[in-house]
Amino acid sequence: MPDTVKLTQDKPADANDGVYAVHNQIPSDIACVDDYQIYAKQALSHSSWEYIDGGSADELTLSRNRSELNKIGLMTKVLSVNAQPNTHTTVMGQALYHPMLLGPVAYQQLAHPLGEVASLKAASAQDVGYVLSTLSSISIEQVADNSDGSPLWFQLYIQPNFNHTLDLIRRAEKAGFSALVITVDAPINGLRNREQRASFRLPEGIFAVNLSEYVSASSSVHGLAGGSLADLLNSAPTWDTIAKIQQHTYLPVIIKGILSVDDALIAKSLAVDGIVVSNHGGRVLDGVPATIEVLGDIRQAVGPEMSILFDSGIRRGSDIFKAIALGADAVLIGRPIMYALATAGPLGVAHMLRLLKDEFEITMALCGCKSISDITSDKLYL
Ligand SMILES: Cc1cc2nc3c(=O)[nH]c(=O)nc-3n(C[C@H](O)[C@H](O)[C@H](O)COP(=O)(O)O)c2cc1C
Ligand SMILES: CCCCCCC(=O)C(=O)O
Repeated sequence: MPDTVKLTQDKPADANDGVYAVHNQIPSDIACVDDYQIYAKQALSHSSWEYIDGGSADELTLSRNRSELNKIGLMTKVLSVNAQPNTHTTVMGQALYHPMLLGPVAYQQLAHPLGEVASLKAASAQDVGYVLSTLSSISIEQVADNSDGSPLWFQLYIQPNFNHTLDLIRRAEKAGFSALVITVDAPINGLRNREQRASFRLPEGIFAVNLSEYVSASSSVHGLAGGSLADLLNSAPTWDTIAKIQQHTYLPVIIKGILSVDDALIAKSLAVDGIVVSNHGGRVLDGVPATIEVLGDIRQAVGPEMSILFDSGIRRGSDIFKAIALGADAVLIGRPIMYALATAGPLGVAHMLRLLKDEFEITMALCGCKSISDITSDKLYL
């Protein structure tokens, strides 16, 4: 960890806005990602907690993401691995030391004053790739300045004005990002009842800085252009918008938020470089299936060549193993970034990633997998 980063900042006695990590070191009773969730609830303000931790409506999909992963068993293979498993892989030609990246998560200064710079530095320290949200609280350029060569991708929320979308893409290209992850599953916000009950508003000073030239970024909860449902839907992107973007960038394009075979096949027909099988962590349309339920069919439909990333519900190294066994090339981590940032800043994120890496390697070894290509569905107990 470069020493230019102060690892954590103490929470002032009178602070209750949840923007300071409370621990200067990793609490000794944190042994897994879920333990970070418990600490984060104490560290964050109630409304930030509800925004970060919550899902949409009755949270059926949020809990289904976990319960369906938990239903999948593993099968041991004994006496077959006697060296540390090799976790190296490539996605769209980009080398990953581990089949995981930190996913795009907005407004990370809600959890720590160093926000996205803190999580990026932690990811780099653990040789883990990073996806920056359009709605980051620190700018594209400033985050990129802190990159040290691990894969750095930009998540794009398509803007109502296409010139603004193009400007974001140019900025990401110029700053050195190496892929564009276009999120398509949230043209409008989900019914976030927990946020509503807690009257969640972005605190003063935290806003979608990348959009401030285009809209009054602090004027709405999410920094996207405000407006009625009709206004938002009238400017919602379509597959034609994706095709148009492909003509305007040299970056590989990944579509985030695919749940059905039909949509995966449309993405394939457009020759996009990859998809993320995602339900946005159960934060948009409640009632859709868990991502692990649809992953296998999507892989079978698109064939072995297309890059598939996976997210929603990853909390254990064994979850990463299950996703790969069912067809993912790598996974994205969502809420755990914020849980770990809120608990212990960049140190917490680095530790959280270390826990996942260790769990993943242990799972590989005990299931008889020496390398990523050994992780196949016959290693699962279904
Ligand atoms: C607080 C928060 C903010 C998020 N912001 C974005 C975002 O800006 N762009 C995006 O594509 N996904 C966003 N997501 C969704 C994540 O990228 C990811 O799909 C989801 O969190 C995965 O589920 P998990 O939290 O169970 O790991 C956000 C998720 C959370 C929890
Ligand atoms: C209209 C969609 C707003 C999404 C805001 C950020 C995000 O993706 C999330 O909170 O989830």
